Amino acid sequence: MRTSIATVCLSGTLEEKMNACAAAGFDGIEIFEQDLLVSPSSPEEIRDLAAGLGLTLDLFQPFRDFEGVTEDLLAENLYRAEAKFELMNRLGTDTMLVCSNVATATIDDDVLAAAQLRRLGELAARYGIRLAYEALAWGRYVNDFEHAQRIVDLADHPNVGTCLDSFHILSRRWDPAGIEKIPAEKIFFVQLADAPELSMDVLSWSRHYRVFPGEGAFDLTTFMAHLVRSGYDGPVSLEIFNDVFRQTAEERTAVDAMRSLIWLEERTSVFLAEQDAEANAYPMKLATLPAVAEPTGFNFAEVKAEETADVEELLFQLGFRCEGRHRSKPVQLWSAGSARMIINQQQARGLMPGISALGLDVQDPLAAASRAVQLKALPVSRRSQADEAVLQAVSAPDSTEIFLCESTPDGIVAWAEEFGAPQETAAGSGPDPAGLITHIDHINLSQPWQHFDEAVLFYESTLSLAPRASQEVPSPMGLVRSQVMRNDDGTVRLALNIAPLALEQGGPRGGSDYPQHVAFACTDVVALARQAQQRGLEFLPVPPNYYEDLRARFRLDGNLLETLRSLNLLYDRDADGEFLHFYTATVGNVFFEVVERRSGYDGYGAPNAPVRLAAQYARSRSAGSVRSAGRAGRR
Ligand SMILES: O=C(O)c1ccc(O)c(O)c1
Ligand SMILES: [Mg+2]
Repeated sequence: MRTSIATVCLSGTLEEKMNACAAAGFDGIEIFEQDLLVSPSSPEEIRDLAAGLGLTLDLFQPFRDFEGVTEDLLAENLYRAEAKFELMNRLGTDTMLVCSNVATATIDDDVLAAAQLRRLGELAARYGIRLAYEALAWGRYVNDFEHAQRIVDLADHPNVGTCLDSFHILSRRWDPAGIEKIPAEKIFFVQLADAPELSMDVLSWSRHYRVFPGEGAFDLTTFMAHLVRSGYDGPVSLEIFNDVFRQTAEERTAVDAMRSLIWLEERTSVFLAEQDAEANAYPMKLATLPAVAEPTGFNFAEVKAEETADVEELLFQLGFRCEGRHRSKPVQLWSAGSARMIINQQQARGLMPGISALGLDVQDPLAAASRAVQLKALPVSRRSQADEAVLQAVSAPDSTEIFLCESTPDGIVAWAEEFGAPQETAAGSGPDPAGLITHIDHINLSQPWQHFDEAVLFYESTLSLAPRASQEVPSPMGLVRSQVMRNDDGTVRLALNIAPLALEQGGPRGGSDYPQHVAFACTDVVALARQAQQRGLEFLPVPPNYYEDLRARFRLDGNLLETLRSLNLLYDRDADGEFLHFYTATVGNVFFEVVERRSGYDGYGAPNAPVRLAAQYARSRSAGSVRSAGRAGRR
């Protein structure tokens, strides 16, 4: 599959955009006219730059409001077009996108529109240029790709063909199956865009909210399958108008874009192999990736910090014990049940405690890492001694390191042998007296708002975690969007939260400075909370108003309510079961949660999230802002 991307997707100058597209591995680009117009480079220089970067210039666009007009206006439009054809000859681009008329069309007549396009085709032919006619979803008379195709058929000129854009087709809910009926040689160009489900006028939706395939709600796999079956074998190009991508670093956006296409290509290939007997016979050849099963559990989570005493103390109070220090590095292993926590002081100068890595159990670490790297994840290199386990790891978009570990059904992990014997630490080393904690239930990672879609795509495409319906949680610092990514049986659950900006309010900075947490599952949260209380754990305080509301909502009996209140426990219930949980105070940028799931409760206590966020906010303000502490700590 030939990959391409429109320059309008990215921030920066035309030259910067082209460099980013080449670095991300695209075969070609669509030149958006505006980008050339404002560039100091001549068309010849852009042509040479593209050649030097190994990029083909697949399309020049857009040419607007051409057809369905009066004779006078047609003459104007042909004049305008000819100037662009000359420009395209200088650029060395042979395909021009012609959008269906949205503004100046006055005549609703397919025969006339076709005749006018034919005249444009005759003119284009003299310059060796092909016209790809695209039905914009908001075109005045032509807004349906099959309608555009009828006009192309009527125009009946070898230089007049069609441009298919998944946004215009799927946003209007036109059936993409019709693509299979278009002769392949008449499909001159294909653009792909995804979009979230929003109800708004289609033009605003298109100009501001398009996202890369896999980041929205459109079924692009089926769309692609129809395209492949049509026999089309030209460029498959991303055309994403998105307010955020236009202002974020272009190299990074280009990688996100490439990842989305590689993943779509794979899914299409798998889909066609399942559906069609002769899937390999289509002209378009689709690459695949190493298939990997979804991860089967958390192997560990890691907190990195210069000063680790606070984290050690929290873990001790929760019943973890220190299993020892690494034999060659300033790293400790703490465990409770099969929950393993690494405390890492390597390269941690000036760092507040924060989640820096997590390990996932996978069937085949090498295959999983290879898949992730083919999806443009950056491999992580950690120095290790010759006799130490070589761990596969990649960096997630928020720079959390994701380790791909050999599954350990027996609970024995090879790398743990590199740690010495259990020993006394500053906090002590008492074992969890009742063995209440069983495993890591979920990990909550905050994401910079501008990279949220990228993160969701990353975890889904590289690790086969599936997104659940997202939620919005009100907090004093803003509305926090929360997106759970998980495996099927719930043994791996990542909650991605958008970190509010919060600068104006003196809260923590967005991104990785925003508190993140690890939640541990336990068999008896009340007993564990009592033990932790005796060991001096600082709980996140829960306001009395919350318990008033609990009583009203759930008719909880007085004893239970009193127990919850005295231990700062939170409670939720759904059709399946009950959920009891508590949070520790935050140290640096990390805190812990302990949860007890009773009889099949599968959520995360969503109604309690605003209570937690408000309590953390209040605490960070009264304890002197986390922000200033964070700043000082980072220097
Ligand atoms: O929003 C637009 O005007 C516009 C322009 C060119 C395209 O290819 C497109 O899909 C939309
Ligand atoms: Mg388009």
